[in-house]
Amino acid sequence: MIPPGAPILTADAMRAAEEAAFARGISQDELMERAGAAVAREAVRFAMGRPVLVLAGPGNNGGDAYVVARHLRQAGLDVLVAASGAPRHGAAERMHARWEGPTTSLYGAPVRSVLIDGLFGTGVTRPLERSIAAVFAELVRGADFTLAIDLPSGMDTDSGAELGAPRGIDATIALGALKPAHVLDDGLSRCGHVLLADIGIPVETGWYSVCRPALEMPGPQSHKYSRGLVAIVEGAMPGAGRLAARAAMAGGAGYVMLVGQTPVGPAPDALVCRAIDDADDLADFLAGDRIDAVVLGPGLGRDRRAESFLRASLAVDKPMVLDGDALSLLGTGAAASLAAREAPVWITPHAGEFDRMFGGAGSKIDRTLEAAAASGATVVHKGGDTVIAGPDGSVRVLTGASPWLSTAGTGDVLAGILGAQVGQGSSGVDAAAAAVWLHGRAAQLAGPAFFADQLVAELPEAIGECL
Ligand SMILES: NC(=O)C1=CN([C@@H]2O[C@H](COP(=O)(O)OP(=O)(O)OC[C@H]3O[C@@H](n4cnc5c(N)ncnc54)[C@H](O)[C@@H]3O)[C@@H](O)[C@H]2O)[C@@H](O)CC1
Ligand SMILES: Nc1ncnc2c1ncn2[C@@H]1O[C@H](COP(=O)(O)OP(=O)(O)O)[C@@H](O)[C@H]1O
Ligand SMILES: [K+]
Repeated sequence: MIPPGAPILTADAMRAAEEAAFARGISQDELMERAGAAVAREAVRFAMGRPVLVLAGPGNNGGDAYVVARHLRQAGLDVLVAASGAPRHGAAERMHARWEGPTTSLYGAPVRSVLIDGLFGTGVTRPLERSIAAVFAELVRGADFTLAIDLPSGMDTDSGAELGAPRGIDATIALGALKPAHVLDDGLSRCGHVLLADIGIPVETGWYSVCRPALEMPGPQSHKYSRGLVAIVEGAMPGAGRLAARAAMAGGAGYVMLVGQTPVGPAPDALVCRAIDDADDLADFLAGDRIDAVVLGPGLGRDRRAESFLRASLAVDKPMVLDGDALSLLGTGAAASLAAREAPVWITPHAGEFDRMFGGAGSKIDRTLEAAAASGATVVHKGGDTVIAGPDGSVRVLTGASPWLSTAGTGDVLAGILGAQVGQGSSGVDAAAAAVWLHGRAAQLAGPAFFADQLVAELPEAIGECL
């Protein structure tokens, strides 16, 4: 669980925000006092009178740790600081000087019930020394409760890559803003519960964690065409297209049409099916005035017919959601094909599809942003963490979705929900974030061991929570 709707800053962006705060007259000491006080407020609650060991490193994270230690001691707790080297400059040095309680070396520090980790934060530039990582892991293992200041010590701020941080930390208090490490799978798996403390640093960013969307009720003037007509193009695996269509219907679209070969098997009676077998006919149909959004790819297949349907659809100037087989067909040419389009496009690749289309190096956020910039599409890069990026540099991240979503067909459902959002006029990363939230909430409501059809059944309740 990460705080929803919260800003996300890289280490560099956080430093820049801190500089901006200094320029406004806030001192470094003041920021560190606020950070330490915010962490101490939570730590007092968690400690419940038990003895506390505070780990303090040589940088500003250590500076925060000395402030926390001071507050906890003032609150009457038995506090011992274990230092990995005293801070030598600036505010951290001054906070160290103000610590009047007992201090010991990190090496040989005793296990205590409550552990506060202030060894390193966003300043980590290389893997922790093995000896530090080993002692730290041992102290975490022995503690009943561990709270990390800003970040668990030993992870890359911008990717969450592990640089020595152990598992077993119970909670992390992000200072000022979330960092990518708090929201990407690799980092979050070592953070425990993530809390966010506002320390009064003004934050300007286009990167946020996904939050519950505000959706609109239909009004007295609404009719089926005003609430979005979504065309779902089906193909070789008709079940996938039907699943996307049902998700678009339950996702609030006014009218959903399933287009393609004569649909076989059970479909809701309210689903309008249109048999089209020729690519030119498909293009004419999709270009029709009433169609607000097109979803193409779930179960499309990868044969020549699928290829011709994809090419014909891409030439149509309509908002479009591309998923599954459409993405495989685009392959390495995806960026060029999509950049040539005028109308907005959303693509919803899982990791395998994404790597085939874009490859790239760096954090999941960086790679997704690069793909969005190269293709002009809003990219919904799925997985345990879903990163959404727009060509304007906006980012939304959802982490902590139910792992039960890792079952066939749930991606088709997401494509349908997104089609409904787009058909109703939602745009850019907001449309994608709304769809990803509804999908994740439906999975929570479905509980364990659901299958994709059951996700569709939970959508009305998830939508009800957003009205
Ligand atoms: N940026 C902000 O807005 C604020 C930051 N604060 C704190 O400042 C922290 C960042 O402080 P710093 O930039 O001083 O960085 P850190 O305290 O995270 O660590 C920096 C020190 O660790 C050394 N170091 C880096 N990697 C190492 C490794 N693998 N092994 C051993 N030593 C290593 C560096 O050479 C440096 O001496 C934040 O995480 C947060 O806790 C707070 O004081 C409040 C405001
Ligand atoms: N371990 C997981 N934890 C949370 N969400 C997951 C996990 N695995 C997959 N998902 C989500 O489930 C959906 C799966 O989509 P996809 O891989 O396209 O499946 P399919 O093509 O079978 O429908 C995506 O929304 C993805 O984010
Ligand atoms: K830390």
